Amino acid sequence: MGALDIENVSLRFGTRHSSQVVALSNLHMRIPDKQFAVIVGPSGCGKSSLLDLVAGLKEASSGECKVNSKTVFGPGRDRGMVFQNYSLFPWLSVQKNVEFGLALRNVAMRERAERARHFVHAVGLRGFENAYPSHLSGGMKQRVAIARALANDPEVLLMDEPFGALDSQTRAVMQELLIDIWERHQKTVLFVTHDIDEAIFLGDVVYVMSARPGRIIDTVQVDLPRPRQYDLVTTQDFIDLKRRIQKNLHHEVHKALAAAGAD
Ligand SMILES: Nc1ncnc2c1ncn2[C@@H]1O[C@H](COP(=O)(O)OP(=O)(O)OP(=O)(O)O)[C@@H](O)[C@H]1O
Repeated sequence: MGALDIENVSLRFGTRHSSQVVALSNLHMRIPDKQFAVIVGPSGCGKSSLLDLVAGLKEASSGECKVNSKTVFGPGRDRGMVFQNYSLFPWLSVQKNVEFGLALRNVAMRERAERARHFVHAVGLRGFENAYPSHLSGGMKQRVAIARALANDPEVLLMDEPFGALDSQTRAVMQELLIDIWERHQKTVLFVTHDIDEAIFLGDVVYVMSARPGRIIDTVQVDLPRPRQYDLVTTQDFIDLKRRIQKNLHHEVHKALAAAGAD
């Protein structure tokens, strides 16, 4: 089970005496168990901050995040995080990177080796168990990061622009891989992206955020059939969803740019 509740969450940076940045304002979201939810929004609207709050890496100024009705007070193994910059340990092999969280939890050596190997294979890296991150391409590093998150068997997977640094071909392959893994492992996913095609292709629902302070201004249900193939992007239903998201987002990006100019 991995239902996620974000209840009236606000996040301010700075003290009362210095100038404050209001990153998020009274944000409310309910993501049911096993849903693939995607967030799009203009740069600086608070998307990463929201993921950090759910991950327990930041503390809300007011409101709370809950996983299965339990309030988040810090990081926990019920949530796994995948970042754009991979954040692998360069001194550890692929296998040891994936085993890392299991070792921290004192999972027996043989079990963690088997579990890590299973997920290394699941992300298509069979044969690379002993390679080091510096010898891997960006797409391969991100596969390791996904395997590492899954090996801990989290209930919720938090993904912050995980494919943002990849070229478009690798990105498409990674999207298909992620969908395949998600269909097999049935996790709740909260995924942040700038790419509207990616958002619609992956998501059950796409939340569009406003310019800072971030709020949800549109909730777009993506009722496109699964499993999804890449030719979906040329269908009228896909194009209609894209047009709706683009229209809202375009307006917010202009607002964000105007605010940045005024800062
Ligand atoms: N530690 C901090 N102190 C002050 N302001 C901060 C801090 N961290 C983030 N901010 C501000 O809060 C806002 C939200 O930042 P966040 O990184 O969450 O946005 P984002 O939507 O993920 O941006 P991007 O899409 O560019 O990655 C931004 O305006 C940012 O400048």
